[in-house]
Amino acid sequence: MNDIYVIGVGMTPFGRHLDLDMKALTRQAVEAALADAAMQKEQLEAAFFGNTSQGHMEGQHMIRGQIALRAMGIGRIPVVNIENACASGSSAFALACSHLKSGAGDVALAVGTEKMFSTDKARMFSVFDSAWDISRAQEIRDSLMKLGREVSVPEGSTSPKPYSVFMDVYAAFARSHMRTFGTTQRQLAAVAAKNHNHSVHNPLSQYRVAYTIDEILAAPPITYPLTLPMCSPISDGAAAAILCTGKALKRLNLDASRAIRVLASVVQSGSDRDESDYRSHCTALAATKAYELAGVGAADISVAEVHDATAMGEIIQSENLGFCEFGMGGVIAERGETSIGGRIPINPSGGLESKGHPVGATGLAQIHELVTQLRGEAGTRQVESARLALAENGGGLEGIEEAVACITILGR
Ligand SMILES: CC(=O)CC(=O)SCCNC(=O)CCNC(=O)[C@H](O)C(C)(C)COP(=O)(O)OP(=O)(O)OC[C@H]1O[C@@H](n2cnc3c(N)ncnc32)[C@H](O)[C@@H]1OP(=O)(O)O
Repeated sequence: MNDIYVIGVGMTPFGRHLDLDMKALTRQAVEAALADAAMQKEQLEAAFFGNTSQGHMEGQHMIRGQIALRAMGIGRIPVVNIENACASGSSAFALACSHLKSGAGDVALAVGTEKMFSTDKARMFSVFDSAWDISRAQEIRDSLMKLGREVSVPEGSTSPKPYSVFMDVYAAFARSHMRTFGTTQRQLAAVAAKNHNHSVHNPLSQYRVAYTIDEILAAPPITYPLTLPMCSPISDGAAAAILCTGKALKRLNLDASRAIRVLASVVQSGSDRDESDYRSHCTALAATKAYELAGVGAADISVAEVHDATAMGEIIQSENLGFCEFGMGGVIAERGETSIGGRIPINPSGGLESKGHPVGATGLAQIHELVTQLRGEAGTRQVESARLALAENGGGLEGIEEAVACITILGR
């Protein structure tokens, strides 16, 4: 992987963009990435487009990438559409890397765009219902609910309003973790407070409101033990990255001092496993592979963007990534080790919980943040001396773990 670079990144602010369609959001992110790379759109040689829900929300089932890119004058290049649930953006990034590695071209665009917000909430939340094998829905639900057994759910700790089915999934993961390792609701709140406090410094974040741990605990309940600011919101947005080979860096006279090297890009599916076999979690296996490819270990990582679809997601994944022992994910957040300035800063962007989660764009927004950090251009949220960065982005659900695990390691 040593000869692949990210030369430009761009993203829209994440949030509710009822006034902007897919084409407009895509254009904003791609134009920002082109400007960042000091490149022209005519220099793009291939594009990989991540999106999940437009078929459901806008009736545009097919060729979404070609339609969005052609509207901004990008055509006559290979364009491939990628749907890999909430990991679609990182999957687009991985395919752009493979394309360049194969020698098929020297410059590739990875872009993810998603429009999710709707005033029709039931329809909006139903988008998530097919992010697992619907023919096994009952079986999967049953095995998930068993995970949360033996933890009593306090009265009034579930919202009467509709919400995404994934919040029940993460609540079951959380209750299982509480039962097995003694993780507390306060530790979940520490993760969420940390991420919301980071987002105050990110102008592209959907929410930029600081919270104390007690304020997170006192927020409206969604499904025990999750309260509202522990959950990722519904978001619209787009994010893009331009990748190139070392050869193109020289040929196109691009600014090598701002190029960030891709050390590993891994995509892996999950499989059935025993609940207590943590080491076989698909993210843990994908991380091992990525560390091997990059020739580094967890202790070498300076900063990470981790898939906190809820605060519980960050706890599980920080353990799978080897940033702490299994069971210690909540403890390290409570100790401040995952805050900016801590031992292993996680989600300096604000994470999905605060920056937002327009699912097809999320993985590329993680890359946007890490490239900004590695260049030393993150302003008041800069992680000091950031040299190696890791992004973890998960998608869908099969059995008791994600259907897709994507790990990217970048270096300066
Ligand atoms: C493997 C994987 O992990 C794959 C995945 O990624 S799965 C995750 C996919 N994404 C999801 O499932 C989405 C989850 N989110 C939800 O279900 C809902 O957004 C929610 C339950 C968190 C909130 O829904 P809701 O109760 O209808 O809240 P909503 O009406 O949007 O907002 C209420 C208020 O809270 C605010 N708010 C919403 N989310 C917020 C957040 N994360 N942080 C701070 N404030 C938030 C809103 O701005 C709003 O404020 P105002 O009243 O001042 O306008």
